[in-house]
Parts: sequence; C-alpha cells; structure tokens
Amino acid sequence: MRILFTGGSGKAGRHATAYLRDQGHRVTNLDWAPSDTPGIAHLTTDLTDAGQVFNACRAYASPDELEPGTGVPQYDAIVHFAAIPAILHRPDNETYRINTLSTYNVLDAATKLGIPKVIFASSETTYGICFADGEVKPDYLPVDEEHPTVPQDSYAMSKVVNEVTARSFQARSGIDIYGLRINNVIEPHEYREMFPAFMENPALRRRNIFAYIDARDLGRMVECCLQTDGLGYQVFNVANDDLSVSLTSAEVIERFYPDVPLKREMEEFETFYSNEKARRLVGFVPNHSWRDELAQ
Ligand SMILES: NC(=O)c1ccc[n+]([C@@H]2O[C@H](COP(=O)([O-])OP(=O)(O)OC[C@H]3O[C@@H](n4cnc5c(N)ncnc54)[C@H](O)[C@@H]3O)[C@@H](O)[C@H]2O)c1
Ligand SMILES: O=C(O)[C@H]1O[C@@H](O)[C@H](O)[C@@H](O)[C@@H]1O
Repeated sequence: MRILFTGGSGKAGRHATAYLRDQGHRVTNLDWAPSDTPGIAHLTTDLTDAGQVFNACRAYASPDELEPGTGVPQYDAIVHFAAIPAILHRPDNETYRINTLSTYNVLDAATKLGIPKVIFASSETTYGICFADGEVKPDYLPVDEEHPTVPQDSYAMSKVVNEVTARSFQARSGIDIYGLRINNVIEPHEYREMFPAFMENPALRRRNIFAYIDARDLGRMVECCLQTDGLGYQVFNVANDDLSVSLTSAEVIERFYPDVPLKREMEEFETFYSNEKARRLVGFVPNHSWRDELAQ
C-alpha cells in the first residue's frame, strides 16, 4: 500500500514506519522534524497548516513516482501519529491547539480527497489517570474501551476531542477511521534502561495502569488495522499482554486497587489495559514481552 504517515520522525513513528516498510508498504513521512529512517520518503510539513496537509496528500513522494508518467498516485491510507506527545512540553493551550488542529486537517484532507482509511494515535491518557492531579484510579478493571474518558489535562483533552472529530468525519464520509488508545510506548533499548526500576518500585507504573506497549508491537497493530477494512469508526486500546511490573495481577490489585471493581477474573500476569477488542476485531497479537527482552 502507499501510506502517508505523520509523525514518523518521532519515538513511536520511527518504529512503526520501519515496521510498515518491512511489510512491503511505500511510506511517506510528514513531519516538521527531519527523519533518517532508510527507505522512508520524507516531506517537511507543518500539519497545523491545512494548505500544507492538502498539498502533501496529493504530492509525489519520491522521484521514481515520476517515471510511469501517469500523474500523482493516490494514498491508500493515512497513519496520523504527529502530536505534542504529552503535557509539559509546551504551554497547555499550544498542546491543545497543535494536536486538535493537526488532526482536524488530516481528517478533513483524507475525507475530501478520497483517501479511504485513517488510523490515528489517541492515548491511554484519555481515561484520565495518567496526567491527573494526584491519584485517580480506574472505575473498574480491566480498563476497556467502554471506560469513561473524562481527563483533566490539555493533552488528553486534545486526544478526546480528536476522537470526537474522527467520529464525525467518519459519519459524514463513511470511510474507515480507527483510533489507537496507545499505552506507554517502550523502545527495545528501554527495557534494560527502565524495567529494573519498575521491578524495584511498581508504583512507578501506577499512572500507566501498570501496562506498556512495545514500539514494534505498535507497528504490528497499525498493520493489523491497515489489513482490516469495513469497521467504520473504532477505538482500540493498544497494550502488550502482560503487566510492566513483576507482581502478579492479584498482587497489584491488593496493593494498589483494593476497592476497584473487577469486571471479570484476570489471568496471573494479565494487563489491566485490555487489548481484547484489538485481538477480536483486527487480529492483533503482540509479539514481545519485557520478560523475554530482559532474559536475552
Ligand atoms: N510515547 C508514548 O508513550 C505515547 C503513548 C500514547 C500515545 N502516544 C501518541 O503517539 C504519537 C507519537 O508519539 P511519540 O511518543 O512518538 O511522540 P514524538 O514527539 O516522539 O513524535 C511526534 C512527532 O510529531 C511531530 N509533530 C508534532 N506536531 C507536528 C505538526 N504540527 N506538524 C508536523 N509534525 C509534527 C514531531 O516533530 C515528532 O517527530 C503521538 O500522537 C502521541 O500523542 C504516544
Ligand atoms: O501519550 C501518552 O499517552 C503517553 O504520554 C507520555 O508522555 C507518557 O509518558 C506516557 O505514559 C503516556 O502513555
């Protein structure tokens, strides 16, 4: 497929673009920061500028696309990852402005230009736990896509708004738009750097509901979404199968969530950030675990 990927110069995007390239897709990265991923075309673009977004959607991606002499090819999908990825990087209103405007522009361009699928990065923070003032506990466990999304911070607010925007664009256009409520992204080198501290002090993972998502498995989830058509508007939690601490699920519940209702029985080390919907609807099967990474 010919894929337009936004935010491919960033942490998650670097891995996802490489994964998609390795699956045989032609990937063009739109980002205002440079990219050095081999085999990925790059177009420096400010996504808050609608003109640049519309133009990039209808532009050649690389010199070889000039050869057939048949004009600019159409993109098969947009994967939209570009964003200010948390609070505290920019003033709150700038995070909100950049994230909501960029996403509006991408969805507007995709639907008006006939691009049939958009996959966009939403966030675990929509559940209101990650960047809360003080401790907020989930309403129930495991957290699934039915859990309320009433966050208090501008970053998570921008992601909730983006989901609403996406739902409305989908209703008007009928294309497939899938939102990924991504948990905390872990790159391969971060297992050794970060996980020993999580074993020592599991409370470090409280704001992530003790979950995580391997950056390569996130690429796998994007591929699953590209391969699954016809679902209309959907949001999916994206996390690995196990917790990011060495305690069992029962031990974490006893220590951190004694009063939180359980929706169902949980397996011994099962994540509290349910990926059941992603498994069921797009066939997502994560391939990595911190246990294997640290054992190597
Ligand atoms: N890292 C995580 O743990 C995590 C978790 C959940 C969701 N997410 C979401 O996943 C996506 C990727 O996150 P990341 O950690 O790779 O962030 P990142 O900051 O490393 O990458 C984001 C990229 O987007 C680009 N960008 C931002 N605004 C832009 C604009 N207006 N125009 C052009 N380029 C722009 C940046 O230059 C950067 O390269 C984001 O949408 C983020 O909110 C990340
Ligand atoms: O976007 C998000 O949800 C992420 O933002 C990052 O900055 C946080 O460190 C991470 O825990 C969140 O998962």
